[in-house]
Amino acid sequence: MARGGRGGGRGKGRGRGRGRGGGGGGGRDTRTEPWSDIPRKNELFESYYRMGGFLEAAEFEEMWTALQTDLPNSFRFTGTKSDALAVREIFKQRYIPAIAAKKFEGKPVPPPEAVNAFPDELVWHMKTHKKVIRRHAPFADFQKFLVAEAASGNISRQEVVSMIPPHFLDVKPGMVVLDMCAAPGSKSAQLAEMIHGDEEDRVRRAANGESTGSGEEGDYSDDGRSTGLLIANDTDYKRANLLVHQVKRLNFPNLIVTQHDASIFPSIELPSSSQKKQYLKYDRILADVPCSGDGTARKNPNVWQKWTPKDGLGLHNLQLRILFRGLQMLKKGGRMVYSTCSMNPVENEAVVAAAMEACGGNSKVQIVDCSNLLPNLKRCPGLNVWKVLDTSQVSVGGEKTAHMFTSWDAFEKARAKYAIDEPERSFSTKITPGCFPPIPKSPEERIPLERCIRVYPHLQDTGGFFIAVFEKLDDIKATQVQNPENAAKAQRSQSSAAKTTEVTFSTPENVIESDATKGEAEDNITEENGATLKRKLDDSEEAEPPKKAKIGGDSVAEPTHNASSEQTNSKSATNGSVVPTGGKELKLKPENQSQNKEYFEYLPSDDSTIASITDFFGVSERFPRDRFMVKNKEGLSLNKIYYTSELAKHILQQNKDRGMKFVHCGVVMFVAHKIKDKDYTHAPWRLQSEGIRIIEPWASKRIVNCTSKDTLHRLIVEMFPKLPREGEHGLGEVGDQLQVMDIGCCFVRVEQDESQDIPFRMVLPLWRHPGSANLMVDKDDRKAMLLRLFNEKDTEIINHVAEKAKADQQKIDDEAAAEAKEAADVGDGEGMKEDVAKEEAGSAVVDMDIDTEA
Ligand SMILES: C[S@@+](CC[C@H](N)C(=O)[O-])C[C@H]1O[C@@H](n2cnc3c(N)ncnc32)[C@H](O)[C@@H]1O
Repeated sequence: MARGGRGGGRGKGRGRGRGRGGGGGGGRDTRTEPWSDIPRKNELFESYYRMGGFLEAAEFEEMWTALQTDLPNSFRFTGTKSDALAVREIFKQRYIPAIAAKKFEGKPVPPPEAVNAFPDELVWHMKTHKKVIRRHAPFADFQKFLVAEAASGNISRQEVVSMIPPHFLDVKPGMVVLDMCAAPGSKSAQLAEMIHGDEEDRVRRAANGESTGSGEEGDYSDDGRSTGLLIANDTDYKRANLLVHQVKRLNFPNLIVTQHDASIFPSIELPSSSQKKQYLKYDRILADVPCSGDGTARKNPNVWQKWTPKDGLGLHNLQLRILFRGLQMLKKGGRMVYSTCSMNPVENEAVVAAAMEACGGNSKVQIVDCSNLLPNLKRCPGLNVWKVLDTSQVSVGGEKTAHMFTSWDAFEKARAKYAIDEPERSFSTKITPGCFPPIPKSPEERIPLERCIRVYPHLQDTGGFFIAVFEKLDDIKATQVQNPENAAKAQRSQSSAAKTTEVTFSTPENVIESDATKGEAEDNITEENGATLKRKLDDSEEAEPPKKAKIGGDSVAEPTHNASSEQTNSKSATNGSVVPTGGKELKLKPENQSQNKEYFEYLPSDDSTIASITDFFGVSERFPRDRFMVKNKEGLSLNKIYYTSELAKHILQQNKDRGMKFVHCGVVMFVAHKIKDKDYTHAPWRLQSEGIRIIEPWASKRIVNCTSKDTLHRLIVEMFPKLPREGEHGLGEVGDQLQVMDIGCCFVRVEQDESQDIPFRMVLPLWRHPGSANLMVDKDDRKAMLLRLFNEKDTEIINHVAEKAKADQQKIDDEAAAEAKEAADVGDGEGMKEDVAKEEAGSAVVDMDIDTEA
């Protein structure tokens, strides 16, 4: 991933998303009080997890205690493995011993520790509170390093549990991957790294005429480049923008960002030589769905302040539809991961079971046993038995009563009873049969929910998380799709034998009424055994045929559980977007591309501008010329030229007017410079840090090798150091090479060199000016490089042009002031002189802008 030349302008994605985009307890943190003042207490929340039978009593106490403590800070080293390991080494050697030697308030501070659930010590967490790290001098260096490396994209500050799902997806370079709910993009970044693999080494080998390796390690058949693709999607406009901002930093040409409702994600058309339309199917899909987020209670006070069972109940149906749509779009043999940061089975195992039923069961889709993956990850098995909690109220503002149901039957009975006894009492309309444990017809049909993965906070000091991994065994045809209600109806005979219970307790006092079903409870205690528990349905209910929606090429049967009349025309509101689930035909509305946020116009392979640029840099004929595009209508203005992978190009072109909302694709590779001076006309294009590593292996001209760390230091510290055509200069071997080079942009190559402590290879863009040279790297990135490579944190960056411009400006001001004074003394010419001074000052500023490219 580290394509930006290691510190060479990877963009400034400093924003961070919060919450789970679900609108539940784990939604955006909008608190005004300090977090420490917020009581970590919520009786309903606690009662549900305490009474729900999720954990043995002693373990529950451990879990609950952990949930009430602050979450350790965590981060991971990002980029290609070799680069990530190199930055990790700097961190380990420089900062760990320094921190281990420090004390805070007289006590030793535990240094950051590698999280051993993940391989290669690439994930770390630190239990010391952020406040201590930020405010106390001994940690300042470490903090500076974290901030600089996060800004450069070498470190991602991500929650430990959030890093798990991509590891279970088992992505290989060359795979086509969809991240259905991707914003703010931390998992997309992991997926992109996996698709990318060790592409850069392979491309260099390919460019040198060596073998690129075998297909077993992934598909690098595009001359060493990974043929894979990541589509990162989010329905929410603002979050999709945040996602674009984050993924732009990856400089990954095999990436498209879309903005669609994942539950009706459109089928993407592929170019086809036959009459029959071809649609994209995915090797891997991640559905990290919007959820109540109650597993984030350690960092999110909203959970303590606002948790209600309705959060999870309200999201179940949307989660189910997203998972089901994902399973439909998955290739046969493909793998899908469903994850939430909620511990609530209604959002987890219930969704998994309902989606599998809707697909046709174990013969179509199987839950993968992942015990051999991330073997050091401490985990608990998924649940086969759970209870559903709801609160009811008799009148608005009246006291709420909480009810815990073990089966759909118990819920139906209670509802029927209350309808007579207390007609004003209403229950959530979101409770459906699918919220309850499934009813297997036979042992073969039992869904092995224990293969799902529950990560609780106390296991390895993290947040709470849920993961289920699926493999698709067979195509899911719309006609084969079973409506879960049909499936459950078939269990009617078994259901009469099932014992059920409803437990209610008033809130907030949390008084438990053991006999809430008014006379029936004692006999009706369910055997809490996964295999024998039955989900029961109302006998009188007519099964509805599966609802069909046409999305592009796929006929989609919707897995809805419309058990109650209120739900038959359900609309799921998520983040303000309303998702229709009715039986209408849903087609992509053909739209003109102008309605997209971005234009993507590919240049013809014989485009004269591309020909002149590739000629200038001596780019091999093997580097594809037909993947360059511009992002403006009709490709009229050639200002920035982007590069994309071949598959990304095919998709953008084929779906141009099909109403797809593509909001980002492409890595900027060349930018036109605006200097009008005749000296520059032969070299009117700048290489960009973002795309430089993609093209550099194929270039044979304009290459400068920087072999000394001292020269590199000077190039980083000084902007526009003087470089006369002849004679003395202070730029070492780089200066020697540049003295004989024409004006224009070039590649500076710095190879990894252990003897000089250069930990990784770098490629940086440099502009050769008539009398100077300048790395096209901005000040922040220069500072990050100084810290990373030279452990220098306070070195000032000298900008010779800005200093000269400042001095010139001062001179102009002084002269203008003197003239003005003189004019005032003689009493005329004031306005004219002011204009002259402004004009001159203006020209100085223009010069500075031109030169200060980075
Ligand atoms: C848990 S967050 C995803 C976090 C993300 N995977 C990451 O690792 O950075 C859930 C996301 O789902 C998005 N979302 C909510 N409803 C959606 C829908 N119907 N389709 C697609 N995305 C949706 C939200 O905007 C939110 O960004």
